[in-house]
Amino acid sequence: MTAPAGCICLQLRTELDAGNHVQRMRQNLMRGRLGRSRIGIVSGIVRPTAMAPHGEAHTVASGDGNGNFTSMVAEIDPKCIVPEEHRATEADASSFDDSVERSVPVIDISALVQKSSDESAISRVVEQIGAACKEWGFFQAINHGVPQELLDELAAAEREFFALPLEEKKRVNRSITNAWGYANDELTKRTRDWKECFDFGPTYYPDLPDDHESNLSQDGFNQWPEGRPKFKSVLTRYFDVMTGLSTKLLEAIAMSLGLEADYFHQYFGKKHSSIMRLNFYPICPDPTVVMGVNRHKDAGALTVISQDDVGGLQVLNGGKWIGVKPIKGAFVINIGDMMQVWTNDIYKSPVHRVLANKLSARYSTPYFFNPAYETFCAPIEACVKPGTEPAYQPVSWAQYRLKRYEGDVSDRGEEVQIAQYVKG
Ligand SMILES: O=C(O)CCC(=O)C(=O)O
Ligand SMILES: [Fe+2]
Repeated sequence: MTAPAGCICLQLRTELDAGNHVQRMRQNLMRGRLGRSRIGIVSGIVRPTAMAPHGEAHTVASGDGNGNFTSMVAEIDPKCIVPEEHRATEADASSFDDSVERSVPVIDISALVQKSSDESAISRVVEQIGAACKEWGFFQAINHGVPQELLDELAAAEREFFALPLEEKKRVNRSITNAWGYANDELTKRTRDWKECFDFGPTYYPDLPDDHESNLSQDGFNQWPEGRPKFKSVLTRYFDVMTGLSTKLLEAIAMSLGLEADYFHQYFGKKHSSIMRLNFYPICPDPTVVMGVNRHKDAGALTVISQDDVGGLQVLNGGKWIGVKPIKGAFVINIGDMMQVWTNDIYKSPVHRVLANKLSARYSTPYFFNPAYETFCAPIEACVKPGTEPAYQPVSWAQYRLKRYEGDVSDRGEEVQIAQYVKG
């Protein structure tokens, strides 16, 4: 399916924002289509010997679904080279082993998801979630009720997709005007990630075609690889399960702040703008100079990640990079920038990254639970200390997401960060 000439998002933005800043942003994005800047490489970096002389090619390995690769990575695009001060050192690259003294909390959430009648059991889960959000912004959830068979089906679908020939994946390539689909050139903090990904969002009216106007959001519309109905059905089923689980987690977070459980529901509902992403991190010839995903904070409310057993996801805590150890069947949860704003910094969106790996490819599946695009996020009154000012001005989620996507898809200068919304 081809994207209809980029007009749809413009039209939609016009409706949502009455031709204001966001529309101009979209137009800028479209202008930026003429080619990615090559100026982004910070001087003083060490160039890997494997770099292509022309410095442009990026050969991404394709898997056959069993961890074997149909092509090996031959070159590192200079755009992937992380500035020296943000690379993994030998010490922090090994921080996901058991010798680390502190680790991301693991929380049994069965009482929460089973709607236990034992209120004290629910309170204990809520308390642990609140403490984890405060100290880490991360936790792992076990006994979450999502069947292992669904996780296995998801893992198989993901491996099968990334094993497809590059031309086939490119048929559903995302673009400046449609954020949904395949990409192997995502930027994080102006550095190209060592990964391939596939993104999709909610289909508001599943009986209508994906590109029907009723199914469009500011992100565009879903694109699915042709002739692979199982891929779509497994992913959409998983998406719905993630929406349900995220809603419960958000209820726990609300309760941990002393709010009504359903406090955040008003911002989500049927028109939530969540994103599901399949990530494939190919084997990398030189993980000392590149990252699977460069350091970043997630933009939305919360993220629920399923990861395989390879490891490499790290969170910055107490000035140290700490690995999030893979636990079979567990979900890794982290909060995002909108939660930081709502809670007025009580829960901070954590900086995290994914290491590249020389020996094993890695697969992960984050589900980014995001509010509806009409949402303006502002500090919740109950989270602001009496007699003090809220730390943030209201943030238009639509604009924030759009600006972040601009940074993901093309190098147009500094990516938007939540610190820019601090009241000053
Ligand atoms: O691959 C992972 O475990 C996490 C990826 C991530 O942080 C992201 O896509 O925002
Ligand atoms: Fe992330």
